[in-house]
Amino acid sequence: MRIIKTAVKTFKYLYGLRFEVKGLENFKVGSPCVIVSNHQSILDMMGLMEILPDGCVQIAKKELLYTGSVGLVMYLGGVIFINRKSTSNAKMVMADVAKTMLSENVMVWIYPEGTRNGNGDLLPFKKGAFHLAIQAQVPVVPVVYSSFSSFYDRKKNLFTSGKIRVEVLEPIETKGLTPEDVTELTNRCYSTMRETFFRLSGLVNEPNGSARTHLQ
Ligand SMILES: CCCCCCCCCCCCCCCC(=O)SCCNC(=O)CCNC(=O)[C@H](O)C(C)(C)COP(=O)(O)OP(=O)(O)OC[C@H]1O[C@@H](n2cnc3c(N)ncnc32)[C@H](O)[C@@H]1OP(=O)(O)O
Ligand SMILES: CCCCCCCC/C=C\CCCCCCCC(=O)OC[C@@H](O)COP(=O)(O)O
Repeated sequence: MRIIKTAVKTFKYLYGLRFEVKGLENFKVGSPCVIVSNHQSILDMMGLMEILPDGCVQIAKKELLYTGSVGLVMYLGGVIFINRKSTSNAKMVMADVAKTMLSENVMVWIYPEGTRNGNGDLLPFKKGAFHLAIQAQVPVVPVVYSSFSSFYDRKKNLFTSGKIRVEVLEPIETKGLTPEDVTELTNRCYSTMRETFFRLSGLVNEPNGSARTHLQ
């Protein structure tokens, strides 16, 4: 993954992107943890590599394993593949991950929205990352990337250079939590990350839940 990280980090120069990072010290939990971040596009791979701590594996949809050499590189990089369409299968894989992360002292990076989302807001979170953290009794470390919409429009495939703000938030402890606490933990993480997303993106969080830029 170190090799991948170096390779992928160079893309930011190609795309004229700059990252402004805050809170890296929050990764120093001194033990395994589950890192959760918002997911906007393939460009997130650069954001991921920009701050990826050592000893951290990612959870990816298994379709990516069959994408030729990239799939092979991901496999060699230690990426864990899940079948999003089969909850029972995904649960089994994640239960194994809970054991492995403790025995091998690794962190796990998951995109709880479960899919790319360029709509300038966060999708409701899936619960797998939070079940995993509670099963392993390890902290959840939220990471938020500001909206790409100021420089990247997927529909028009428009791309200009830009700055991406990244913030690693305080770890959320799960010691003593049980599966009954998953929904509360998910919601707590969701609201903290959504608030941070709006702040970093210069968006106003409208009372009815929609978001608009200060400029409008
Ligand atoms: C130069 C070349 C370089 C090349 C190389 C570079 C890149 C090298 C880095 C690669 C990086 C890749 C990055 C890709 C990133 C993606 O591929 S993103 C898409 C894949 N990731 C995900 O989907 C993760 C998020 N999804 C989840 O965690 C979901 O919870 C799951 C586990 C998939 C299940 O999904 P679901 O069933 O659709 O939804 P969900 O509502 O969460 O669960 C349904 C029910 O099951 C329960 N449940 C869920 N999980 C569990 C569980 N583990 N235990 C018990 N119950 C559970 C829930 O509580 C819920 O029950 P209720 O509480 O409603 O009663
Ligand atoms: C503008 C496009 C090119 C930008 C290139 C930036 C650097 C990328 C470096 C290597 C490219 C290979 C990375 C393969 C991993 C792809 C991760 C990804 O974004 O998959 C989609 C998945 O999460 C969710 O799938 P859906 O949104 O549900 O379908």
